[in-house]
Amino acid sequence: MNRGAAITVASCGKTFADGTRALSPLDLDVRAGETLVLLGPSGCGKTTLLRLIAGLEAPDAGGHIRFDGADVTALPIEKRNVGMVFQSYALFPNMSVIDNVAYGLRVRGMAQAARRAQAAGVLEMMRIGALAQRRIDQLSGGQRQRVALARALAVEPRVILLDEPLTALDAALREHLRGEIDALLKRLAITAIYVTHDQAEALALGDRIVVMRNGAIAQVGTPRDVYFRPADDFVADFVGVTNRLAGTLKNGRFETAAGVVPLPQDLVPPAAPSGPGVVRLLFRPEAARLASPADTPLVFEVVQVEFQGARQKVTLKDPAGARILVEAPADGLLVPGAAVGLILDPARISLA
Ligand SMILES: Nc1ncnc2c1ncn2[C@@H]1O[C@H](COP(=O)(O)OP(=O)(O)OP(=O)(O)O)[C@@H](O)[C@H]1O
Repeated sequence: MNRGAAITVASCGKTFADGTRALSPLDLDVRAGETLVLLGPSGCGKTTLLRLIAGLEAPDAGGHIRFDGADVTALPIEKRNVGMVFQSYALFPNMSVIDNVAYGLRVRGMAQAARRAQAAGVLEMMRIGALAQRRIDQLSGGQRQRVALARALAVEPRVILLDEPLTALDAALREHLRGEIDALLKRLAITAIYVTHDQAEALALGDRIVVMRNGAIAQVGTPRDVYFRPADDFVADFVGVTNRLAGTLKNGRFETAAGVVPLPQDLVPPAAPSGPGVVRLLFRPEAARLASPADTPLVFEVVQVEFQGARQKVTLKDPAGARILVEAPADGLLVPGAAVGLILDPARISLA
C-alpha cells in the first residue's frame, strides 16, 4: 500500500452559515504515517476539523490544507485520496460485503475482475474473507465496522479518517477492534486521523493526541505527554483523575503544607501561576508511591482506603485539609488516621 501523506493544516477556521463558529483558525501538522487522535468533549470541533481535512467542508477564507506540501484546499474529497470510516457504517445494506468494499474502486473506473481481486485481498487482510458474499444487513455491528474499514482501505488511500468508528459497539468488542485497528494502521504505515471523545481509546491508539476545547487546540503531544504533563487544568481533567497541591517554588523545590517535593530540572514553572506566589503541583494517582514517613519529606494523613483486590485506592489529606487520591499495591496495611509518606515520580508531575 501507499505510504501515508504528511498533512498541514494552516490557519483553518470554520464558521457555519448560521453563524456557529465551530473552529477558531488553527495550525496542525500531521506526520506521514502517524496515527493522530483528535480528543475532546462533544461539540469541541473534532468532526469539523476532520471534515475540513477530508474535503467535505471548506475552511473559512485564509485557511489552507496541504498534503505532502501540495495545496488541496480547493479539491473535493474524491480527489484527495482519503478513506473515511464513520460511527454509523454508511454501507449499502442490500449489497454484498465484497461489492461494498469494491464500490470505491468501481467509482474510480477499475475493471471488474481487478476490483474484485483487490477487494478480496483487503477482506482477507481484515480476516473477513468468509463474509464476502453476505449482505450487510446480515452482519453484526463488529463485522459491519470491519467492512467499513475494509472499504475505506480498498482504494489504497494515503490518509484514513476515522470518526468515532467504535462508539456504536459494546465495550468488549470495542476494545478488541481497537487493538486490531492499532495493529493494522501500524502495519500499513498510512496516515490516520482518529476522532474520539474516549480518553482510553485516545491513549491506546494515538502516536500523538490533539486535545481540543471550544474549537481550539488545548494541547498536542504523545499520550504520555498529555497524560503526565497536561498543558492546563482542562486537559488534566479531561484525560483522567488529577491531584492538585498548592504551594510555592523555592530553590528548585516545591513547598506545600505536607512538606517538600524536589523538582526535576526540566520541569518548567507555569508562565501564569494561579495566584501571586502560588503554584499548583499536578500528578496522577498512580504517579505517587506510599512510603514510611521517615523516608520522605512529604507526609500526609490517611483518610480512607478502598480495597480493590490487587490494588487499593487511598485518600490522603495534608495538614491544610487538601485531599488527594493515590493508588497503591494492596499489600501494606493502612488505617485511617495513620501518617504516611509519599514519593512522587519526578517524570510524572507538572506545575500549573
Ligand atoms: N453544519 C453545521 N451547521 C452549524 N453548526 C454546526 C454544523 N456542524 C457542526 N456544527 C456545530 O459546530 C460545533 C462543532 O461541532 P463538531 O461536530 O465538529 O464537534 P465534535 O467535537 O465532533 O462533537 P461530537 O463529539 O459531539 O461529534 C458544534 O457546536 C456544532 O453544533
